[in-house]
Amino acid sequence: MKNGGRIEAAIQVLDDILNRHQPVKSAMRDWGKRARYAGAKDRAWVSGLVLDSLRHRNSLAHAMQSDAPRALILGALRHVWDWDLKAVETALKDEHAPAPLTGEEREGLLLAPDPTAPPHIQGDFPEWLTPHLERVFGEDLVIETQAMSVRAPVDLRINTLKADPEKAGKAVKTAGGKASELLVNGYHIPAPDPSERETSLQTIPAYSKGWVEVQDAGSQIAASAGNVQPGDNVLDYCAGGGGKTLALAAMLEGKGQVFAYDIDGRRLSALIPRLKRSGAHNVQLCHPKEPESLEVLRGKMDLVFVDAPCTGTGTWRRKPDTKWRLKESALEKRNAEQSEILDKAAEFVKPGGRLLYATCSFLAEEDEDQVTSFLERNDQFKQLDAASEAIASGQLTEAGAQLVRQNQIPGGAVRLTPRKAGTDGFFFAVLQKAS
Ligand SMILES: C[S@@+](CC[C@H](N)C(=O)[O-])C[C@H]1O[C@@H](n2cnc3c(N)ncnc32)[C@H](O)[C@@H]1O
Repeated sequence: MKNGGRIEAAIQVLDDILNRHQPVKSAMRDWGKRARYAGAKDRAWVSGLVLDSLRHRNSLAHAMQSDAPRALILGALRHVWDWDLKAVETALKDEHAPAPLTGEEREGLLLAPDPTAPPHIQGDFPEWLTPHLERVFGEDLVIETQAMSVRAPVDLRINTLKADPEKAGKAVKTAGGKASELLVNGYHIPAPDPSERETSLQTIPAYSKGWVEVQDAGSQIAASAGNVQPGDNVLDYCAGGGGKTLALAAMLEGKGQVFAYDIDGRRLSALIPRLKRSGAHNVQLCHPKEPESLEVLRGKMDLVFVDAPCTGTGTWRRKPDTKWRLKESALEKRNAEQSEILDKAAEFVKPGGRLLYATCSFLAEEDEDQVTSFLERNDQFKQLDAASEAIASGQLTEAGAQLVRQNQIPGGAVRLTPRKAGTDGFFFAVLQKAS
């Protein structure tokens, strides 16, 4: 396809997302069905442009004086992909391209970013979140949120249950990966340039052999703070797709047990093929339809890992549409769930055992506020230094250890952000039950 046709396609897809409230994946799939002539490169180009326009929606709408899909897509070409005006005009002459630029559009494309615009415009987030984000980031609000509007890298965890890190590392290098600066068993593939295709990891043999897992470095660091030792009994209370379950199982080196529970049985079933691929033999699923499988664990766990349901603000780089869908009522709902889950999960911790609370959100209401009110309700628990727990796991490099120390917040929890850590936004706190 020529660029003009791809631009028209991106406008249509963005229209489906913004005006017909379709999720990105299904809007792209529907366009793919209509455009059988489009190849893999065209699809990557179109979805890359759509996602970049969503990442920068407020600042593009401000420059273009319009929030219409056409304005956002044309704005993204100039202001995110760095095309010059001539390149945009040339593409709009292609067959199947949208109409030529209007005078106002030309002006919007020539405007520089506005440093006087309010934070939600410069930092591209919904305005209602301003006081919540100011509370966490203070004067750094704009630079922190701007770092959430860029493309994310791909991080990998070498599965030490199956692979020799050196051999797996060599295989990963063929996909453009380099050793992680933060994690002993991590590899890192930098984000591609705009319009470039992302590396498809599923096609590399090391992936199908189960030697590597795709897992954000922030998520790997949060898992390391569980500081589990071979022989431990671990309950992953919100196991979902199993990212943390698999990381914890690898740390146990086949000794001890991981019990994986989730209120959503379908999510738990999706973990079965991942478990097979990973070679983890000491993971047991506690299905919500068989509550007795969970009941017997009460008061017996060395570690209960709560990777709580949250607003997911920490993943905005990967799912930019979610930031525009987030409503205040969803934050309130998540907060109520988080308190309830923490109280329930705590009952499974043995005397002297630990409870790890993690979210992929940087909102204080979901993070330190939850920990503070849990500790007020449960006086047998005290907060540990989460950075020390992560370091003691042996999973972090020296730079990773320094990073968690630098990102500790008062009380002992750790908050990682794309700006400070180059990871997704993650929060984790470790609480210990009195013996
Ligand atoms: C952040 S996701 C977990 C991600 C997962 N740990 C991973 O690393 O891939 C949160 C999970 O909590 C589950 N959940 C929500 N409410 C729950 C509850 N009351 N009890 C247990 N799990 C719950 C959701 O179904 C969801 O799978």
